[in-house]
Amino acid sequence: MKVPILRLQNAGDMDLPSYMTEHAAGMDIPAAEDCLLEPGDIQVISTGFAMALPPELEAQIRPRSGLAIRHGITVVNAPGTIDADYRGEIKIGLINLGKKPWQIRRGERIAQMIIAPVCRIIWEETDCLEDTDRGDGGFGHTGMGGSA
Ligand SMILES: O=c1ccn([C@H]2C[C@H](O)[C@@H](COP(=O)(O)OP(=O)(O)OP(=O)(O)O)O2)c(=O)[nH]1
Ligand SMILES: [Mg+2]
Repeated sequence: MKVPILRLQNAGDMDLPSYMTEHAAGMDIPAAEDCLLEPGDIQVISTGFAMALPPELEAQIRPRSGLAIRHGITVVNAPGTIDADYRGEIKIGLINLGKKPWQIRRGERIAQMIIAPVCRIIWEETDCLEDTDRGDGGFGHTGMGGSA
């Protein structure tokens, strides 16, 4: 499926978000600006592009595992939600959960974007809900062990 993408002024000749392997689920997104993330910092980083998703799709901004697990650099609102009707610049909210400052350079791939289907519903208000085995048990209700 083709999706219109707009390169903004700050993107110049930067690479567009792209799939890095044949069956990658996410497109890696490069930063359009340098940014220094001190430990504990949250920064919103430009990507230099905007897009027009069709109404039946959303985009999710997720961390890159290597950055997150090795260095504590992760997406603070993961997964970030890009609505189909959003036409502004896609921005990436990063947080440094590590112990060292982390320098991001323009062009470095800082997060990934997954395109996903959207299901919208219509509420049907009711006085009672259909019974299930679980009922209202949650938050560890099924225990921690195996099935035995
Ligand atoms: O990581 C993100 C998350 C969101 N957005 C943009 C696209 C999205 O459509 C819009 C609103 O995001 P969201 O609904 O998550 O934020 P909100 O705090 O509810 O803002 P709003 O009141 O504008 O919906 O911000 C980004 O660029 N990056
Ligand atoms: Mg919102």
